[in-house]
Amino acid sequence: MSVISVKNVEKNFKVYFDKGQSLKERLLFKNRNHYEIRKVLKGISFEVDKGEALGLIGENGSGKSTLLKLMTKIMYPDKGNINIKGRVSSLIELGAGFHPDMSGKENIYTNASIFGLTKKEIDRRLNDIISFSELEEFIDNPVRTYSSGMYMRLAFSVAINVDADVLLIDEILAVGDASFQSKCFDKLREIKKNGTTIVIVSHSLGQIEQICDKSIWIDQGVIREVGKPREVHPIYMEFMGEKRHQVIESSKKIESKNNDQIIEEQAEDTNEGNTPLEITSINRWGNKDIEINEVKICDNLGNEKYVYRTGDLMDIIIKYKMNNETVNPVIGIGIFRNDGIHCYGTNTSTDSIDNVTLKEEGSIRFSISKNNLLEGEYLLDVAIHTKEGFAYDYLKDVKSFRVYSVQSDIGVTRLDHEWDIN
Ligand SMILES: Nc1ncnc2c1ncn2[C@@H]1O[C@H](COP(=O)(O)OP(=O)(O)OP(=O)(O)O)[C@@H](O)[C@H]1O
Repeated sequence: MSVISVKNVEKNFKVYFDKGQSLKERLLFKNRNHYEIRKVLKGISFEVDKGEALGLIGENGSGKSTLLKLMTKIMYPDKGNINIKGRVSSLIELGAGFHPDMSGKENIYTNASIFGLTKKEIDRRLNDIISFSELEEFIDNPVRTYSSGMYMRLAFSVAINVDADVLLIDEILAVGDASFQSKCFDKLREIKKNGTTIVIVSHSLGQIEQICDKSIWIDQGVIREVGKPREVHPIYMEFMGEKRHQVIESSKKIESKNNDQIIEEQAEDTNEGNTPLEITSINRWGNKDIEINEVKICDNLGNEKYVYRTGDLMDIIIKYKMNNETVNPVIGIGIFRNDGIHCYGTNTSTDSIDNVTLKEEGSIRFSISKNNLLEGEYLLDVAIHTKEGFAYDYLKDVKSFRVYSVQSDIGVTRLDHEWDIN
């Protein structure tokens, strides 16, 4: 039975332009349109059943909080309908609904009455609310003296004690300390079991996976994916990862363009205009008898990718050029997690591949049939060197990649294992 029904909801905001600070700007822009209409939600529809928990995910500004505010009726949609059956309780903005000069206890009364409880009902629950918040010592102090964590404890304790049929939570749980957070999650599981329907907005996919049956990914005001959290989150992570990768790559391009410009300027300064200067980087060394031209990390279809799942195939492709004849070069790779942990390293010599002969130009494929790394951000080193370790070309942190896991085991790598329980 659906308790929440959201149908074709659209929401627009007027965004006002600043006409400028100075008198000149104000005069110049006096005829400028004062605002534009920003479409924030562009036809959102979904249903949530009784006792179900839904997670709303999406990047900053995608419209999640707006949707939650429409559900609490703090604001109204421009088009579409939202129907919620029963009493709604919410934790939307930290401290919203609290009066700063009133004590914690007085605020419990005003806040709980907003959610529809009578004075008698609040009297009966007061001790439970205070004891859950663990704020006994401070409950008679004005809430303006509370820390953000204390605000959250009080707000959460009220919100879960008003016998709501629907509980709406916006990112608020992030404020509490770890032990209170885990207490909140236990409580959420309990009230969900008792039939409360929950909607949570969070950037912590782990938090959503702990409690939600369903996730909705909102992207620029539209629903991109709906489904089980562990099915939707990898797709979302992949999208976000690729997006982040593109940002990193384009900022690298700008940086290298700037470097080229500096080098050109230096060359002009030293009258060495026709001598191509070498870009030396602290991340690269070697005599370049063999030179690495390109490094790619590709998926099973040969597409260069940034995000992988634990267990996926990963191919590292190294393109090289021989500048001077060399004998028996050794090719190596190293994988580091972004906190510096050296996760894996090997080379052709360690793998007993002797007598490597390279052509004038060619490519080398290092194929990882099953990447067992666990969730995290990783950096790749690639090198070609002599057996004694003298580098022809060593590229440190040449590529980064991200791994996500749909299981929740922890550590650096998944060890192949079996359980045998009698
Ligand atoms: N009252 C408002 N007036 C004008 N624009 C608004 C208003 N409230 C939100 N917006 C805009 O609507 C868009 C969606 O905001 P919203 O807070 O819903 O996003 P969100 O997905 O919750 O983001 P975040 O993850 O950063 O909290 C943003 O571009 C925001 O600037």
